[in-house]
Amino acid sequence: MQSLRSLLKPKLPKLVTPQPLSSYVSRIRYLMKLKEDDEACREALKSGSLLLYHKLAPLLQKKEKGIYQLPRLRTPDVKRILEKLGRDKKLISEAVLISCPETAEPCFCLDVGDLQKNSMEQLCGGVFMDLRTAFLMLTVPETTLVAKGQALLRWHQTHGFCSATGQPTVRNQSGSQRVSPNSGITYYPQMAPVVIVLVSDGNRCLLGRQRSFPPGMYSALAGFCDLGETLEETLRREVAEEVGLEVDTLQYSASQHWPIPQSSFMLACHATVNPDKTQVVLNKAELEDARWCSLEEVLAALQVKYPPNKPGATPPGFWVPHGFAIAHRLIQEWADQQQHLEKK
Ligand SMILES: NC(=O)C1=CN([C@@H]2O[C@H](COP(=O)(O)OP(=O)(O)OC[C@H]3O[C@@H](n4cnc5c(N)ncnc54)[C@H](OP(=O)(O)O)[C@@H]3O)[C@@H](O)[C@H]2O)C=CC1
Ligand SMILES: [Mg+2]
Repeated sequence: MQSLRSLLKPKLPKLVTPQPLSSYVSRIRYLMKLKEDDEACREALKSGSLLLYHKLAPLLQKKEKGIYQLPRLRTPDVKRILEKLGRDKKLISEAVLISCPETAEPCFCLDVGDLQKNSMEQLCGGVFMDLRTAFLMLTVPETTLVAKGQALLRWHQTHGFCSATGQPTVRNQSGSQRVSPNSGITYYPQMAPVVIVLVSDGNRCLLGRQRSFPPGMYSALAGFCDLGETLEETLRREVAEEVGLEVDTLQYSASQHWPIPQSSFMLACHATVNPDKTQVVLNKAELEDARWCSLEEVLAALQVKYPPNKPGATPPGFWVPHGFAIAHRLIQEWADQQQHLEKK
């Protein structure tokens, strides 16, 4: 039974001291604010850093022989460059917010495709490079940033009109959305979901090659998700469509945004097929070839330097996509697992 004293004494709620937000949460909340608040975003742009692109080719700076970096020019520096070229500084306001990297100020991207490429390169002390070439020069965090910047710029360049009314759409300051004033439809940057899968029969893995791949390159199988499909359904359908096999089990591995040729959201999985039912029936419209590869062959392929040998030359055997592609990760994971099993 409760004492009279405890009944008379009102129970006060325990005071909870608010914990300071972690640096990650603070950064994410700040990014949210910049996306939603045009004025805050305009203010952030004044002192933020900019990745420059010329017709979607990112600007890279040479650090030393063969080593490049992604230069983050400050907004005032870019304004000065634009002034030198006699261009209106208002172009800066077309910059699109990419992210808030851990240690730095907000990072924006801007396409200066209307300006003379050579003059821009001279004034910025860098070169505009094709994105795939840039991927080979940069660190993984840099490739993620430069890919996102290009994807955002491409999306804005191709979504200037409302698909319902045909009227121009208007972007917010951060570039996180475009609105059609007439229809009221809001458009957001899009990615098409794609499943990429490395099929194994327990001892070997299946690699395929599309006609459009560079000579000698083989990769995991991939395919766009159809509307209404689950990841599992897409995976089973694509394997059946492309190589005529039925998947037994599947396991999710990782995901990646892939900007080429349009933004895809790559969902990477491992899958197994019955080792007694491995005969490939190739869909020639989709794949030029598919081959079952042993661990030794895969280890050799992973060693081939990218791009192999000289342009136009095909390396002996075959090779697999570079480490920046999620296909490489799947193939490496499979090889590691097989080596681990062999050691047991
Ligand atoms: N990061 C990585 O490691 C890898 C990334 N990828 C990427 O994955 C994507 C898909 O791979 P892929 O094997 O080509 O795909 P699919 O096997 O689905 O075949 C491609 C075909 O799908 C059609 N298509 C194009 N865009 C779409 C879309 N948004 N939705 C539905 N169908 C579409 C086109 O056919 P049609 O022209 O007849 O309409 C195209 O030729 C590619 O963009 C590729 O770059 C692929 C492998 C590795
Ligand atoms: Mg495919």
